[in-house]
Amino acid sequence: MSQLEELLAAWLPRQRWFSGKGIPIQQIRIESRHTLVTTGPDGPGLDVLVVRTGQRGRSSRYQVLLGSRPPGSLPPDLARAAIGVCRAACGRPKAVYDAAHDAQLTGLLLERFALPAAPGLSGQVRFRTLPGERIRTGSPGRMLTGEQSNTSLVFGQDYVLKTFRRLWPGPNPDLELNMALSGSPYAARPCGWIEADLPGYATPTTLAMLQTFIPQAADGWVLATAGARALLEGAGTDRESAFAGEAARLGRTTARVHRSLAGALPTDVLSPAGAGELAQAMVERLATAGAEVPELAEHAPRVMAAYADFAEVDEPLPIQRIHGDYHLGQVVRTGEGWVLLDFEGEPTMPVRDRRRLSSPLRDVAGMLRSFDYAAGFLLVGHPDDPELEWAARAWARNNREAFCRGYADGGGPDPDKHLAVLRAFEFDKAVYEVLYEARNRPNWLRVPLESIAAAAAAPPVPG
Ligand SMILES: Nc1ncnc2c1ncn2[C@@H]1O[C@H](COP(=O)(O)OP(=O)(O)O)[C@@H](O)[C@H]1O
Ligand SMILES: O=P(O)(O)O[C@H]1O[C@H](CO)[C@@H](O[C@H]2O[C@H](CO)[C@@H](O)[C@H](O)[C@H]2O)[C@H](O)[C@H]1O
Repeated sequence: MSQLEELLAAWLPRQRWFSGKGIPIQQIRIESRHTLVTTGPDGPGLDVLVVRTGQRGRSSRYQVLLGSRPPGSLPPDLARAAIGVCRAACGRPKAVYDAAHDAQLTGLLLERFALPAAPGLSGQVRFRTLPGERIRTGSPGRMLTGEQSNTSLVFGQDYVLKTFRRLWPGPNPDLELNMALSGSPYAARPCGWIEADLPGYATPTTLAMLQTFIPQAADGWVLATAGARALLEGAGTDRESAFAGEAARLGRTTARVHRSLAGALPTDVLSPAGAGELAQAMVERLATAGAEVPELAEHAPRVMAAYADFAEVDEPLPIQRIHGDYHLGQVVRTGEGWVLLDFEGEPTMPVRDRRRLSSPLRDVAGMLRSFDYAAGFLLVGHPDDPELEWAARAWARNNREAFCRGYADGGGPDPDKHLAVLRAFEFDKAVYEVLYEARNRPNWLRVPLESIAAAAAAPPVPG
């Protein structure tokens, strides 16, 4: 193991976007390293590394934007981004750090889009822009600090560069689906991307996507939880319906996006064998989550029964490309309406699975879970307050109903007519969330667990 690999092995598990938390890194290897920016011997430099880790037989790839400066010259605002001092593998000793925090380097990164064939860039990493796109440079890239699975850099009011942290060989679905939606008022316009040839793969792998910045965009999760909080604090008169108009509008927008995706990309109908396989995959996901979170065990029989009902549904289920990880944090409200972001799918799932055609009702289920989440999240600090709990659950129910109504009005399959499908998808999403929370935000674990308990206690949907 090189010294730089040792430093990375200690640093990676502390990153929000590292998906293998809690499991020791047994192997680590820098699979490729390419220089993106150099500014002279004493200035900062930026290399893109593809780092391969091995944890209990599970191999993952991560993208690290490695900044380097002479030792002792790291400005104080970059101290929190430090990875360490590399003496051997870096030629001269260098302080190495996460370059996403370095506005000087990220600004130069944007310039690479304007000069895609700039000297010094290896042919194995390419900056691509869409035909006719003229990139406006000159702004530094400010890193977004939210709870992200990736790292996004905002350039003034112009662009967002989303750098994908966990890499899967091949095109990233976020880029693929945003390209398919190009021109839609419900998605941010893609302007370019960075791609690399990974050793052993013929198809280029997407490292980052450049999109137009959506100004004055209010985060859906923030808006919804503000509505729910106002309800819990007793503000307003029509408290239970707070946000319901927005939920209905979001439902309509979601249906329109699904229709655009179905128009631009392949579609199909799920065969009975396909439904059986899907149900089996859900059973396996439940087993994996149950092995890590024992509290799931008591609900497993009811959840399995819902999966069995799903496998036996005899109506033809249209399938297509979908968002795949749809929740309130993936939508923003502008003056004109809702815009959908982050079409990457569930970040821990292999890209090959995320690119499979799926029922758009999976996205509906994701958003319905999110309304439960908003209510459940606000109850976290208030245990044993039945009145509050009733009000929060009523808020979620109203918004769920409004979203479904809007979705059907917008031309999507009517969720009320597919209750068994929806129930299975909601359980599957909640099981995913249990694992996600156990690994990333243990304080939130009770939110999906309580939803599973409540849904498992509800009577089965009529067949
Ligand atoms: N094009 C954009 N314009 C404005 N804000 C954006 C844009 N893209 C992303 N964001 C902001 O960045 C956040 C994270 O982006 P997202 O694509 O969901 O990343 P991740 O996959 O890391 O969660 C979004 O919730 C939104 O607040
Ligand atoms: O990082 P991503 O946005 O791609 O998605 C991951 O993180 C989400 C949390 O940041 C997680 O979403 C879960 O929490 C949300 C509230 O923070 C809630 O709205 C969602 O309904 C709930 O699933 C998402 O599951 C995960 O993939």
